[in-house]
Amino acid sequence: MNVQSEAARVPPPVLIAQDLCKSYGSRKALRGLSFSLQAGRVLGFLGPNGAGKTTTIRILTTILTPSSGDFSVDGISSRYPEKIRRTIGVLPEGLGFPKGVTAVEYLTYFGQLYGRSAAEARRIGLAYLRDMGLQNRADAAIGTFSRGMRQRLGIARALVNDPKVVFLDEPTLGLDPRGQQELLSIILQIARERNAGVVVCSHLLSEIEGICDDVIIMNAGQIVANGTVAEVTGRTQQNAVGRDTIQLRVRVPPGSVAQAQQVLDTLPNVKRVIPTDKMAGSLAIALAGPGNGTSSADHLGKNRVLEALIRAEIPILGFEVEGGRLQDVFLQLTEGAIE
Ligand SMILES: Nc1ncnc2c1ncn2[C@@H]1O[C@H](COP(=O)(O)OP(=O)(O)OP(=O)(O)O)[C@@H](O)[C@H]1O
Repeated sequence: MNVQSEAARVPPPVLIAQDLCKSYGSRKALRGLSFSLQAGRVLGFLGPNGAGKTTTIRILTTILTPSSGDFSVDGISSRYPEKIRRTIGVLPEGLGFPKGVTAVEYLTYFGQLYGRSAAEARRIGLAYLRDMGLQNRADAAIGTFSRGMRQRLGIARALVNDPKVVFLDEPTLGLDPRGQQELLSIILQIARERNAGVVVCSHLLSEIEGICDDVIIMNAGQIVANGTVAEVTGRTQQNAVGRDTIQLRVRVPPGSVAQAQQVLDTLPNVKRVIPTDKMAGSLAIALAGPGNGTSSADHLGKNRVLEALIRAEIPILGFEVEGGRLQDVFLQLTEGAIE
């Protein structure tokens, strides 16, 4: 397989941002943002308050113009915002709805805005309501909808023009755990079944971690991490503890902490064991290893720790690779963030 035909099989990204900058007066909100997203993938867009997420999303959805830089959606340049608007779908945070209108009337209206006949817009609206699990509420007034139902209706609205890229701002905010779960699987479906690129802004890192393929972490107007979730968490773990160390957290019954320390101290790949909270039975363990978090040597090293504890018949109540979670990476990379 030559390089050219290999490259020909990878379609161009559906969203490309190049060196986007935005200033509000003398305040630089974005300082040169470049990234891309492939169709069918979910991108988590993260950052502390004031990092520049809203500004970026507003630019990409053509509400704001950048001070410099450009972007494209499905090959359409940002020089043509009208055309871009026809290829994107947006669920803004805190979207308001007309209370007296029914769900299907609402979607029919938006379908017509995109040039469909009333009958066609209604047919498609009903299909989207079915996809969102709202088929039984099609003729109910939106005012009677729960927050989770309104969010699903908002997503249906964002899909009426069959967009290539969908932007979802805090889609699960204020939803109960079941509502959150349902919405997350809807987001995955949008990417996988409709082959759209999906950008999700959220502060709930554990849910982002569960559904995102890629992640961007912003801080003070710049991208500080960009890659697949595994790449971002793995790379940062390496930076945190050094190339040759893996950091683990293990929890055992408080009465077994001393014994666990003794057992682990004898293992050749263990550099040090520190009981961090004797009352809770927590131990921090530094392991020697390649430390990229994904090699088989790394995995074996972690297994040895578990194996030694199991052989000594010490109950393992918790086991975690430090720095291996998005939450750890986020905190590490956005340390000292203002606002
Ligand atoms: N209209 C505006 N005028 C002046 N400064 C602004 C304006 N909008 C945003 N900013 C500033 O630009 C920076 C980025 O703001 P932005 O709202 O994009 O951040 P964010 O990451 O979305 O934050 P949050 O998570 O709080 O929504 C902040 O310093 C903010 O104060």
